[in-house]
Amino acid sequence: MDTIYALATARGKAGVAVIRISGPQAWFAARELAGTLPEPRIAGLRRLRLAGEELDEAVVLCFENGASFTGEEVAELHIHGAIATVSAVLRALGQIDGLRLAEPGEFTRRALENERLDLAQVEGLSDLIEAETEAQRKQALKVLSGAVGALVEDWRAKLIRAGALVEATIDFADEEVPVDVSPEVLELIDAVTAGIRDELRRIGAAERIREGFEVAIVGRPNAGKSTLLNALAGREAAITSEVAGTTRDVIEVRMEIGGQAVTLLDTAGLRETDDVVEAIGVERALERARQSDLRVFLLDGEEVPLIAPEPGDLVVHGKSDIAEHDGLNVSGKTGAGLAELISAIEERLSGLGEGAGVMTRERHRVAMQRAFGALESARDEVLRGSDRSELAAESLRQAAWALEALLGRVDVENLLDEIFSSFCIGK
Ligand SMILES: Nc1nc2c(ncn2[C@@H]2O[C@H](COP(=O)(O)OP(=O)(O)OP(=O)(O)O)[C@@H](O)[C@H]2O)c(=O)[nH]1
Ligand SMILES: [K+]
Ligand SMILES: [Mg+2]
Repeated sequence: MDTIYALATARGKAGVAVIRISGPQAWFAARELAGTLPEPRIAGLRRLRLAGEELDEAVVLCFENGASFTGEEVAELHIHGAIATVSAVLRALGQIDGLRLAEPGEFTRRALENERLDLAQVEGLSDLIEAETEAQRKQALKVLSGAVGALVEDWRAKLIRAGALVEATIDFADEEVPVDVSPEVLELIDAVTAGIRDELRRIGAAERIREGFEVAIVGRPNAGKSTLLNALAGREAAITSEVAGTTRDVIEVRMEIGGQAVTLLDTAGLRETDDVVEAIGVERALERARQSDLRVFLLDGEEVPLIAPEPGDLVVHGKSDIAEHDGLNVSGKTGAGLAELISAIEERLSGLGEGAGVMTRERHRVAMQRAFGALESARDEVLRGSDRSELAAESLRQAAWALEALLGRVDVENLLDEIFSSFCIGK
């Protein structure tokens, strides 16, 4: 096993930069530079030198084999975060025999191989590094701390118990089975099936938290949609004018509302039109509005939108500086009512995000669907009687296998490259 090293903190000037070394030679390499090492897990101040050349003054931190992030022997050099200092120390490490620069995600990959993290936790770590909003941070931390593993372990234990009960009846197939195990087996299968069904239902909300919610502003031409988008975004993202039909393309602005990642969409004013280009814009507006998680209908006076708001959509009266109506009133021009609008959006989104469980991505959905299908077969076989026990046992094994794959315990190789492609060097 190679000993690998890399800068673990971001590139560029900083107060402190951390270089991580992991593998059988990690302490040896750190000792080459630092002379002596502090006790494991105790920080020690050391001068780093190589071949008589002074490199930096650093805090050195060592972790024992089996008690580190990667599961291997690890040393961390906390050095001054100058670009030249980082380069000098990395260069010095490269001169030590048996050391090489880590590949992207390689530290985490070793943590997975050494079972310090399961595959879902690796995904959680990747999400945590990417997290930009409070909701994303909390969700990623929950996954990183092993919430998926805990849930799956519970399901797996039930399936193993069910499998053992079914297997016990196989030998009795031709005779009278002493006790009928099927009620308990069915109960176990149903408990897991219900748990999976529930998580499948909640995965959409978790995906929205990860990827962000789409909120579309829709309404008639000149209602003031683009002016409102600019006011919410705090910049002139969209062109506004007194000409009806100004906006044609869908304009996207990424922002955070109430701790949630949101893509706010400005769309073409909805009306019947003979203008070919505007008509394409109206088509796009309708399409994106349909796909959005939330629609904000901006009304101007007594106008009626081309499509009707649905339950859950927000209806807002614009240009409140000219006239006010019953309900929520805003003015993109003066900023009046914007805070209320943001709270209303926030409330809707927190409602949509509330249902999130611990499964967060398509890979989890696929694995759960596979397990779900196998459990349905197992249930059928159990109901058909004890002479079908072998088939029931096989289906239960398949369900358990699908759940193990979710944690990366089996069938993992083909997934790793894709998952680690989002990691960079030093992670
Ligand atoms: N008084 C007042 N005028 C506004 C307000 N918001 C927009 N306007 C004016 O209304 C006109 C249309 O504004 P836009 O923001 O371009 O309207 P839009 O809905 O994006 O229009 P289209 O893209 O053509 O569908 C412009 O002249 C704006 O200055 C507002 O809150 N108060
Ligand atoms: K306009
Ligand atoms: Mg517009």
